[in-house]
Amino acid sequence: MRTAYSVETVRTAERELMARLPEGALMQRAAAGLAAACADLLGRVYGSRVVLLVGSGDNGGDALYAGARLARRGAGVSAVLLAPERAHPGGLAALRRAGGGVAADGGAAGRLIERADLVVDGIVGIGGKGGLRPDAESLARAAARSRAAVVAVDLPSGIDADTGEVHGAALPADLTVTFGTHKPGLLVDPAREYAGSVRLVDIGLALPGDAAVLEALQHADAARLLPVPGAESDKYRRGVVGIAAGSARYPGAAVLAVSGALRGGAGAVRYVGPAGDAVIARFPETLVSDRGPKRAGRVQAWVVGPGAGDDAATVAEVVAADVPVLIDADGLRLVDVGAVRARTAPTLLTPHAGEAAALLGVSREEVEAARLSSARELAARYRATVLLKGSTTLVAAPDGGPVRANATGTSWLATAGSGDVLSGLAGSLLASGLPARDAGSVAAYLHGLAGRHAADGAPVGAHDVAEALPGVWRDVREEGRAGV
Ligand SMILES: NC(=O)C1=CN([C@@H]2O[C@H](COP(=O)(O)OP(=O)(O)OC[C@H]3O[C@@H](n4cnc5c(N)ncnc54)[C@H](OP(=O)(O)O)[C@@H]3O)[C@@H](O)[C@H]2O)[C@@H](O)CC1
Ligand SMILES: Nc1ncnc2c1ncn2[C@@H]1O[C@H](COP(=O)(O)OP(=O)(O)O)[C@@H](O)[C@H]1O
Ligand SMILES: [K+]
Repeated sequence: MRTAYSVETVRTAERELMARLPEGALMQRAAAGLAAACADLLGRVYGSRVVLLVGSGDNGGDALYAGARLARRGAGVSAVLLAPERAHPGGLAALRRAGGGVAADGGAAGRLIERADLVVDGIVGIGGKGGLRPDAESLARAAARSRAAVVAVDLPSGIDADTGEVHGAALPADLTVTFGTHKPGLLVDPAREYAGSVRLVDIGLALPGDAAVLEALQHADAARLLPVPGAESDKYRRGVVGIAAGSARYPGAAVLAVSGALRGGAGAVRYVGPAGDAVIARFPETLVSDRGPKRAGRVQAWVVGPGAGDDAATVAEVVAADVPVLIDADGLRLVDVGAVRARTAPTLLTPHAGEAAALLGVSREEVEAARLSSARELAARYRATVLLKGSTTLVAAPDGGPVRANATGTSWLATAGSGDVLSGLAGSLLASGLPARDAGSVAAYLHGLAGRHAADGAPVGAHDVAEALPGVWRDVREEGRAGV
């Protein structure tokens, strides 16, 4: 599991560790990890041209000490100091001793950046507030124009470490070298996009497990959660998932939700609604009923909403059931918030940003700019687990606890019906007994990987994603066991 901690928790752990170490030791650990990552990226350090963008805090100190290490290995290293009188004195002295220089003025800085192989962004780290200031912004623009690779120190400068929000300008990186732990902003869009790939350097921080604010599953975590039938299993013990979806206008949504549900671990899929013929034609193994959710027979979890049109009565009937319920798409528009809050069995809501915006009474852009707080706010309002879809999918539970972030997906998943496959898959995992947070996050994890495998760089339809699920499930189990 990758975990992310708030700046406040990082600061506390940092203070405790610093009290036990000689002065400066922590920054040396950070700088050593940073220099090693830069060297790996450069391939050949000797003769390379490196520019350090140095702010007035310790983030700049890390950059200066790492620059000194690269200079000792033969790189030509120049520092651009944003506030020369406040630049880290020890770091600056180390750089000078190692043969590094300092840009004389803005013009020189621009020319250095233009010719650089590598720009190290040490403008600001966890001490940052708001977007970049104008002087930093012009350096960021120069770095973006140059062909140099950009390595961010701890965080891309300008992003909000705790929320993943970006208020103003920020400097996009190819690689972010972060210290001690991930920060939430590295795992949540829009900030995540600025980070490029992320390398975590262990500097010995001791972080309390229960204080994590964000988690991201990895193969081993997903593998542990995947339901696997035992010798004594039968189809009912594995769980039956009910799908109340589709309409005369949108029969395909029913077919796609069933396609996800059949690949999600439940022993049987029951379909209720007007698209029974279309479902049976494609998936003859589905148990089809036209008698409404209440009289369809027992299920261990329901999915309601994909392609449901205006069928509010079915949504209300499903929400009244005393089993876990996943509400998606039209169901989110039709459902009564009071009825959801009154439920005692788990509820999982799966909106995309537009649907979440409608539920919160804000614009889509506002949700996209503040994904973490939007997911948490919705979870609190509906007293339900919320899976907010998008480039990073977030799963927030109503009782607080770490939000799960998923980044296995690909933008090829932005194709009609792929959300229906996800809802069937997550519903199936709910039926097999996973708690809502696990069902949602494992479903997003597998669905994202299936999107990647199916697309492999080319457009795909939602049914391709569903068909890729068994292969992905297999890979996750095998690689998870192998500790990948
Ligand atoms: N935690 C750990 O365990 C370890 C932490 N380490 C490192 O320390 C870093 C934190 O250092 P830090 O506390 O000195 O703050 P930092 O990020 O350099 O920023 C403060 C300065 O930035 C300025 N500034 C603010 N906002 C700005 C903006 N938008 N745009 C431009 N400038 C802005 C602000 O200026 P002021 O507001 O005072 O004018 C202030 O001077 C951390 O990220 C990691 O790299 C490692 O060395 C070892 C282990
Ligand atoms: N840019 C993107 N990157 C990664 N995944 C995406 C992106 N855009 C959409 N997705 C994923 O694709 C699916 C789309 O679901 P949804 O918006 O409900 O579509 P539909 O209603 O057509 O089924 C979600 O799982 C979402 O997370
Ligand atoms: K930085």
